[in-house]
Amino acid sequence: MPTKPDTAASSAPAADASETLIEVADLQVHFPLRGGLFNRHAGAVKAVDGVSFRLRKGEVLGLVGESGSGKTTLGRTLLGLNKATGGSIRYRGKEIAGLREGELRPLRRNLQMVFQDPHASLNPAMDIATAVGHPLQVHGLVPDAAERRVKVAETLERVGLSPAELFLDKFPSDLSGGQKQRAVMARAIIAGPELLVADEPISMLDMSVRAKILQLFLDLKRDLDLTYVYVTHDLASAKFFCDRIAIMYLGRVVEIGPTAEIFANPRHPYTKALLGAIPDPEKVGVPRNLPRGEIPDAAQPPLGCAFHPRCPVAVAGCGWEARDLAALLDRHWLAAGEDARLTESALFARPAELATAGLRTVSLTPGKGHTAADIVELLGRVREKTRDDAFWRGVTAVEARGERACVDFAEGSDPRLRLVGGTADTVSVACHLVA
Ligand SMILES: Nc1ncnc2c1ncn2[C@@H]1O[C@H](COP(=O)(O)OP(=O)(O)OP(=O)(O)O)[C@@H](O)[C@H]1O
Repeated sequence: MPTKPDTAASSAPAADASETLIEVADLQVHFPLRGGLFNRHAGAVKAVDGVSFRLRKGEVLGLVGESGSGKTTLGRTLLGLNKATGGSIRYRGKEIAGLREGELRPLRRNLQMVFQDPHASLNPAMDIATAVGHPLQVHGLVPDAAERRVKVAETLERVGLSPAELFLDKFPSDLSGGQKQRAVMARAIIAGPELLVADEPISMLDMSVRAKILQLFLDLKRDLDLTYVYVTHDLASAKFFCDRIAIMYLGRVVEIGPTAEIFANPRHPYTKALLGAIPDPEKVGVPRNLPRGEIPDAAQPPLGCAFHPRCPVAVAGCGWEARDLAALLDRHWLAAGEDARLTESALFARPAELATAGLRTVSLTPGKGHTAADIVELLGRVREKTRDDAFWRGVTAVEARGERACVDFAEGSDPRLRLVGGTADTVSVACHLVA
């Protein structure tokens, strides 16, 4: 992906620091998990969990993170396509988080979405003139069909579907992927919106057209005074496209700041890991270097900092808990082999004791024929072999207490997003290690 062109850079000052378009405060979007017959509310997936930021008019804000970090849910919630379960979204000062569908409808003209899949975004049975003109019709902006066709033709020209006469009566199946996404963009801008949320708008397109579509977004922004939220897992395109970037992890923003500053001086360990994992175009096939493990279950997020189980530099106060011991033992057995797993796991009578979320002391029942001292001895050996693992920084005691073996963890806390750095490069980071 090329670096950001001058046209975009010159439009950056239009992002008037004093003019706020959207202000999000402590936003939460939790999806209830359906339990069984007798347990109807089995918790919730915390897709967005306490997000706050300000979107300035004229800027491009990137929401970046791995799959499941809550980017799409956040983008959709800004437009009322998902309901907020808590917190606030102010659009030009007006609260829109709790609005009903009927109250939201007039706002939809101003707040539009471009989805990832242009094929799915267009009704295959609707010609391009009707599809692109649809917002003008539903908002009653241009009731006359002939006038609407003229306006659609102008808009198609603007998005590069030119000459428009060639496209007006075509159907989506007649268009290439890039042309379809241009038609989707025409539909998104035709009613004169202020904000576009673009959710991975190029990820399903051929490599050859991706840069052109992003350039079109930038041209439209400059010409039509638009503001964008760009949802992506691809930092390379975010670098090209965004004025500011919010790095998301498990429903939280862990770092937010100007794109150049995030790339030049990443502060959060997760941001550093993501930047380190950007594929090098010179080295095709080199594995991505993301931190160990998967993104945890958003229904049962880790204690303290949600990133701590994967964080190479985590410290005592990051929120270590019983589940981290289970993960450590799994890593140990992966290295030690299947025989070691079989004999050593027999020391634990109830493996579920290692799986309980949120426990700062894990109390382990020895398996048949074993004692608490055997478990303590095993953990001592594992510690020797994994002494560099960040996990041990959080352990304050491993000892037998009566019949059981106990592991205590240091008290942890959840780092909140805090401002760091100077005024020009203002960055906020949620990490205990970043002061
Ligand atoms: N409608 C829903 N009902 C239940 N859970 C949902 C729903 N939508 C999203 N989730 C869950 O919320 C979490 C965040 O999902 P979301 O799609 O917002 O993440 P994302 O960062 O956009 O991921 P991706 O890049 O894969 O789209 C995930 O755990 C997901 O499974």
